Amino acid sequence: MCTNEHPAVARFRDYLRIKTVQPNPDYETCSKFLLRQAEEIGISAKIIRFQDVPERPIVLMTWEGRDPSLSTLLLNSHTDVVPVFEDQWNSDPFGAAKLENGDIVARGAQDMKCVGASYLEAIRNLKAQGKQPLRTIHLSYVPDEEIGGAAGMEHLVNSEDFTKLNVGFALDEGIANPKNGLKVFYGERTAWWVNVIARGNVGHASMFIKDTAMSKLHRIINRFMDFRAAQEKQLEIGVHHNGKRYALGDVTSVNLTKLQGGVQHNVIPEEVIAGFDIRISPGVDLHRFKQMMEGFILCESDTRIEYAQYFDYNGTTKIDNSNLWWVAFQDYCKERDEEIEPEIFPAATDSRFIRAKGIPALGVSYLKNTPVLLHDHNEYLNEKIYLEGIDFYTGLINRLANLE
Ligand code: MET
Ligand SMILES: [Zn+2]
Ligand SMILES: [Zn+2]
Repeated sequence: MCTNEHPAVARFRDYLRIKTVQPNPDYETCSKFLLRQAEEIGISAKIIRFQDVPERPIVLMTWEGRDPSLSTLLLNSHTDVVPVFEDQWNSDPFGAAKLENGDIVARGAQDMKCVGASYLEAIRNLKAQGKQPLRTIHLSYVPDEEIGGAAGMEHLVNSEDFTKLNVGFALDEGIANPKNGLKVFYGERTAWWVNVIARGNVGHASMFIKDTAMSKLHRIINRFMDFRAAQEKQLEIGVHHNGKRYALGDVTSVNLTKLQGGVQHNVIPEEVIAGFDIRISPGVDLHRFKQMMEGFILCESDTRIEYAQYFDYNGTTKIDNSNLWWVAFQDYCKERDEEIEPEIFPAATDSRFIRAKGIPALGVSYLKNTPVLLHDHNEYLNEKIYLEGIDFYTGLINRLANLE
């Protein structure tokens, strides 16, 4: 192991080694780690445990500003990471090995422990510079983002604790960019996880039985797939008013991700289920989209739709001069010569809960010149970029927390 490693990198790797992996994240070790960091840095911290989910702790840190009456800056990150297919990794996903070129390999290196760790390093830097921000800064380390956030951010935003924070603006996660620009997300697609359940006639599988569960489901799946193909085409050919090509966030994706049913090859099953992951672009009217989907099953008797994940708010954060937080963010990036690409986040983040409360939020992870490896095998981040990111956040947080 390298002995003259930057202490910030060492702390990042320690954070990556904590196995906060779904479906059984080690939140207790993680909370202790974060509390210790806050203590070292010299900011207050507490664990929030909601009565119905005490094993889902939220760590909330606070650095009080010079004027606590002003609305505050929230730095949010989730502590959980998605599962791994260990045999597909070249090193232990929770070993945080550092390759010769400085790549740090670990689940969560991009999504999103790099961001949570950078916030802390930025605060550490600002404290060391003897600064105290004008506005109070809160840091939230929330569980369960990767499984929908019900016990995490959704719980937090609906709590009295949250109202008391008086949040004026929040930062949250972004995504890597293989190119030099920084992706900045001002909105996200709405994730619906849908189960279509079809029931039908049964009998011997050697015959032509009418209206079997499978034949109904087959037709329904085809309707979803036709819609999918049209959206995929839109992504290929779509162009915005300003001449920019469509990005993934500008169209709606549909993927058939689960199939369930059947008992034996020669028995027609009574019930079959198809699960879809649907990501709806913010431009789409959610009510009308739902009607369209219901249309897909309307003419098939004894079929129904169930929602495993549902959200009915798709508002975005303003990126114009009416939003002073955006203006400050943009000015800061300009001064740093940081090229930014404002986009709609293609997947879902905890920002949706924040935005639904009417609070502006931007998603940005300092992952430029980095391949997109979230949820993938051998997820990594180069230490040089990680350290650059700390510098970026130090200046950014200083700017935002001193917004008059
Ligand atoms: N962030 C995860 C995803 O986008 C989980 C979101 S839950 C709707 O898939
Ligand atoms: Zn994430
Ligand atoms: Zn994720």
